[in-house]
Amino acid sequence: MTNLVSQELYYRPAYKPNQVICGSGQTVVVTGWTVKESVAKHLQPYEYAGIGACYSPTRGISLLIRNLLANPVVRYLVVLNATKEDRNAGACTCLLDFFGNGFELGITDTGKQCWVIRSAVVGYIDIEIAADDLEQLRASVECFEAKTIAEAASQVKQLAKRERVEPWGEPKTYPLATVEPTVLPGTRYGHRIEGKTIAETWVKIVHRIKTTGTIRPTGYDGQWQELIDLMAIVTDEPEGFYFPEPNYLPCDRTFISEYVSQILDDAPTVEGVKYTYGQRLRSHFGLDQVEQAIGKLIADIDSARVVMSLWDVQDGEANSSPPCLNHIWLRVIDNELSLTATFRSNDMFSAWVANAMGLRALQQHIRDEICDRSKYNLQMGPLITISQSAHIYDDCWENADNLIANQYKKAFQERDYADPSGSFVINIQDSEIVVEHMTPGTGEVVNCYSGKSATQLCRQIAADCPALQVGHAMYLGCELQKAELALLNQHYYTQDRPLKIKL
Ligand SMILES: O=c1ccn([C@H]2C[C@H](O)[C@@H](COP(=O)(O)O)O2)c(=O)[nH]1
Repeated sequence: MTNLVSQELYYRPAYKPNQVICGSGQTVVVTGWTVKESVAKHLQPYEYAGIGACYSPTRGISLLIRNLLANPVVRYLVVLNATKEDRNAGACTCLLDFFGNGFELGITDTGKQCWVIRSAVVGYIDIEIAADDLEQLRASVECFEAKTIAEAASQVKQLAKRERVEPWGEPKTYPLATVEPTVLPGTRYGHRIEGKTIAETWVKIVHRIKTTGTIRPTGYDGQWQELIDLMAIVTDEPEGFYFPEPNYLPCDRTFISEYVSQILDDAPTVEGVKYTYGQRLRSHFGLDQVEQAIGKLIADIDSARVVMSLWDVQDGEANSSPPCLNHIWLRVIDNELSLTATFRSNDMFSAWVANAMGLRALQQHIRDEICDRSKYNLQMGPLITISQSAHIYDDCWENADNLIANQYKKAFQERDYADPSGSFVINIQDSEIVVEHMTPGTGEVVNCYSGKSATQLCRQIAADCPALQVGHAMYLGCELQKAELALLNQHYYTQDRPLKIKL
């Protein structure tokens, strides 16, 4: 049958064509969060037009609708709304609501005009698409919901038996607004970002990637802005999580309570559902790695061997869907339990906050279990994530810019002025600038510099203390220059005070 069908009848996605399995039928299958291949394997290409995922109601539905409008040959839509992830994301429900309830004029999070789907789930369609065309699409495409892979496959087979109908109109495409960010120069490999809470750290991460990340093609028909090896250190996330008011994070408490169980708890393997991190940790390798880690630390609290692995060497093989979170390492230092997690690939705008909260819940669980079962009364140490490809997808650039405009200044000011590299006291003594370097806590003097030239002193201090915080180093440069001017012109110099002219 397939050989008889001319290539012209094949579904041609105008957007993200490599993310869709194409056939020559009249039904598009939207698989939500279920792996599309697990549906495709039950079907023949003449039975469907296209099979593809839809993860997000604000980012995915609009592209899908553009593709449907470009392919009026499609007369049926089967929406597989099967998994917990689908319930959490709401994209399938929202898509069904577009066909069932329609849409109205509204605005996006970034304040742009758009069509908002009439649904309990927030979902957007680009304003560039004409409302009449959307109405015609709703009237011309029949929509079905399936709850299992088998149900979806059998529905598609039923529809394929129907007589082929004419396309409902002419193919239409619409302009797609794109934004090309300006990229500032910056280090390519290895970045350190620290914040007190996950929320604060996230704003700083988004700012760093958006300003200095390299623009590269993604594996998903688009672009992303990327930094390599970004280490984020969250020092003081409170138990139960900090959610800002109003909440500018890409997830809320309800989502996180569901998500935490995907990291903490084992889950049975289900066809079409990607691994869960809980399953990799608790059972995939034939033992419970979380229990093993707790046991190891109780037996040797100073151990540097407490590793949990999520990467399976089989993940390197084709056709698998390899986990993004690969490695977790625990360490107790000064009675504090720190957790370091390594991701091979991390969507820093949409996924990192949930990833970080899930890991923080795991860290809390391990701390609590150690305290319950042993003599150790550990404190929560920092949560550290190392994201090897730390990226922001192009369809989030505008939201990212908005976040930076609204939140970055505040997040930046939240830094405390106690540089762990120490502090410096500057005086003028015997016609020389004298700089004492002191420890941050008790103020013990650890080094002393003297000279007449601010530039020389700056060079020496920079060479000796390369980890000084940027703001601190700039402050020191200004103070030293003031001291040099005072020395030259015989003015009075007092650190942190304006120069006083000698009359
Ligand atoms: O816990 C997760 C799971 C997925 N991703 C993101 C990273 C990538 O953007 C994408 C996975 O794509 P692949 O690298 O698997 O193709 O999802 C995360 O950030 N965190």
